[in-house]
Amino acid sequence: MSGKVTVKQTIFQTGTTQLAVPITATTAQAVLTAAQTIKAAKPDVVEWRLDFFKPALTDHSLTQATALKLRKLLGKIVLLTTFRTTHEGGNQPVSDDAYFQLYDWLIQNQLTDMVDIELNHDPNRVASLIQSAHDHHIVVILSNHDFTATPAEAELVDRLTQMQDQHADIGKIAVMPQKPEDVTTLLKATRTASERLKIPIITMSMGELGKITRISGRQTGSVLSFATVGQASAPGQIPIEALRREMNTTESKN
Ligand SMILES: O=C1C[C@@](O)(C(=O)O)C[C@@H](O)[C@@H]1O
Repeated sequence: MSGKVTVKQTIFQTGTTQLAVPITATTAQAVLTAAQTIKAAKPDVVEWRLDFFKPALTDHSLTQATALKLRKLLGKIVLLTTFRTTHEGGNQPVSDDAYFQLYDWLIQNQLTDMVDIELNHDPNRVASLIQSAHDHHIVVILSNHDFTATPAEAELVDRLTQMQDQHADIGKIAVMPQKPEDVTTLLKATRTASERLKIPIITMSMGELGKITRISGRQTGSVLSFATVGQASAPGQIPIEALRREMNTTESKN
């Protein structure tokens, strides 16, 4: 049975699903405007998708000023910061060196509560980034995305296990279904991994076909679901109000 991770007042634990809303704005002003609107919808987590933010790799002082304003504005809402690489569905290219430098800088300056780091990088560099995040009391999600296919159940469980072995606080996997059976595969892997691992996990099957996996986390073992207020950051995300309705419906019928 997986453990529990607490960030501010938000608890990530199997059997509960918290809600995250991404910010996909490209400029500082638009990030803060989006954050105001998102805050009103009261998500548990706001994910700042830095790969959408144009100055992320070139203007550290603007990124820092925006992060500080964002944290202040969000108050008790957890800030998760993510730079998604283009291999895994991201929005601007980044070299491996720039990727690690950016995360290192974010962590050293304590500009976030949580970071999303991709599993598929040099394991030694990932390990030292995780160590540094932990030294700075920042919670680490290790993640993996496949925008074209859904690997077999054993492979999905194996990747989540690798995340635990690498000392992630939470493991996350997002995959694309090509047929309904792929959605079942993801759900089964979620169940198996959430029972077997010590860390909480986040899973989703993307696109229209996978929408059910964004609603069923409480029952199947995924601790966070990404919803929209405005623009989506991945296919299949559901508007937060609709997602809340669906999750409550599912819960009250059980
Ligand atoms: O990893 C994830 C999950 C996600 O890809 C989704 O499918 O909801 C959305 C991303 O913003 C986030 O970083």
